[in-house]
Amino acid sequence: MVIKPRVRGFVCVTSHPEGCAAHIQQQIDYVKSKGTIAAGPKNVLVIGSSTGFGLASRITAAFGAGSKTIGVFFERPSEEDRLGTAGWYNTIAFTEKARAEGLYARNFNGDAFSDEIKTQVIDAIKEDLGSVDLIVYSLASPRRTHPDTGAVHRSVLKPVGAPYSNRTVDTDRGIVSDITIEPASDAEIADTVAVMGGDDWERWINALDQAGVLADGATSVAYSYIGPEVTWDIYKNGTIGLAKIDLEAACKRIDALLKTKGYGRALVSVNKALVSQASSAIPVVPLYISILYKLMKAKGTHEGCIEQMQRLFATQLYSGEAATYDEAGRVRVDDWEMQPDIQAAVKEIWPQITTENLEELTDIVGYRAEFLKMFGFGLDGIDYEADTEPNRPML
Ligand SMILES: NC(=O)c1ccc[n+]([C@@H]2O[C@H](COP(=O)([O-])OP(=O)(O)OC[C@H]3O[C@@H](n4cnc5c(N)ncnc54)[C@H](O)[C@@H]3O)[C@@H](O)[C@H]2O)c1
Repeated sequence: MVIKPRVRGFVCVTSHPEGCAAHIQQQIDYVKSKGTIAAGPKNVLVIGSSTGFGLASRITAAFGAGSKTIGVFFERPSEEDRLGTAGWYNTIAFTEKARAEGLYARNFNGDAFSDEIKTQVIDAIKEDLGSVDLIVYSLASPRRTHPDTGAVHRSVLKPVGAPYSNRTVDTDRGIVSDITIEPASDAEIADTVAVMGGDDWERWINALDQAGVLADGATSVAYSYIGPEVTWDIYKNGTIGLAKIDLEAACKRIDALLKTKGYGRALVSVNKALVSQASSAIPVVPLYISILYKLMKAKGTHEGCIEQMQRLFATQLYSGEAATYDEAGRVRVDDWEMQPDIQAAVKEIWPQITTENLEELTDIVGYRAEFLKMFGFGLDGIDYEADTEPNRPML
């Protein structure tokens, strides 16, 4: 099959196995170029390991610290003449490359919110590793089937309390327009918190604890975002922001639990705004990211998922020294994004953006390239005219 990108709104419905493998290799090469993380974790569980920050965390742990990794993800498998999702191919490529270097890697494709997957993963830890000393929680999901009630909660990206109007961009067509988003109902807020809040993270840690597979001194980390005022109504103060407040509250309880186990710790890392399958679905944010990328590239401070996660592990989680926390007890690797000169420039450019000057004032071209790369397109050295086998078995 010759595989070409087919973009539908904010998703690309095709993905390229060799391209995804090349993308994985680029990330591995980057992590290796930064040297060994000597005090790194040994046995790592990554929940949400197939794309974005979770994938970058898994690559950093494996190729930066020689960690054994278990990955949990929810991807569409490939079939005869039918493509799998990018995360499917990413995981196959990661696993091949990890095992080629003698690194343990085991995968679970299924619903991380379910009790069933938790049990399967715990059994695997017991069988193969004994315990885990790092648990990365990096799920981004539009829905959750509650394991106790069977209710399906759907997350929404909406403001809270009042409608929100701002400029947004159709990243595929390059059209800038104004949108107004009506505020979420109380039920929508509760549903979003149920999906993207901290309940499931806490359930994972409690299940691991009760099974006796948390190593002494274990660390657990989850990811959050704050961003600039221009996005607050839709992000920080919106439904997703309320879910992140719930995540931070869970973090405090998980931290207290882990502290009783050989001085472990739980933390929330606030990461940079990045092109990901999750962020491309948020209104307004892709326009902000396009401006941000232009400014940060010009300043030489631009990072992608892998640079962010390598920096998080090497300078905060496993530097051999205490992590640096902000006033709310969070680790910040969004620090370069939030630098005052960058944010002042965003503020100045924001009201000037139109469809006509989009390419000149923003890095929409870089945004699109980054977006396609997530699906394995636009990678050097890949022949996109060549026939390729879509059906690849999970390893
Ligand atoms: N992208 C950003 O700009 C940004 C910035 C800061 C923080 N974050 C946070 O980082 C975290 C990860 O986001 P991302 O952008 O890397 O997302 P992503 O969409 O790239 O990755 C989500 C992962 O979750 C997995 N997943 C989704 N539902 C699942 C389920 N039911 N069971 C098992 N696995 C499931 C997917 O397979 C994938 O591995 C989120 O908490 C997000 O809020 C993102």
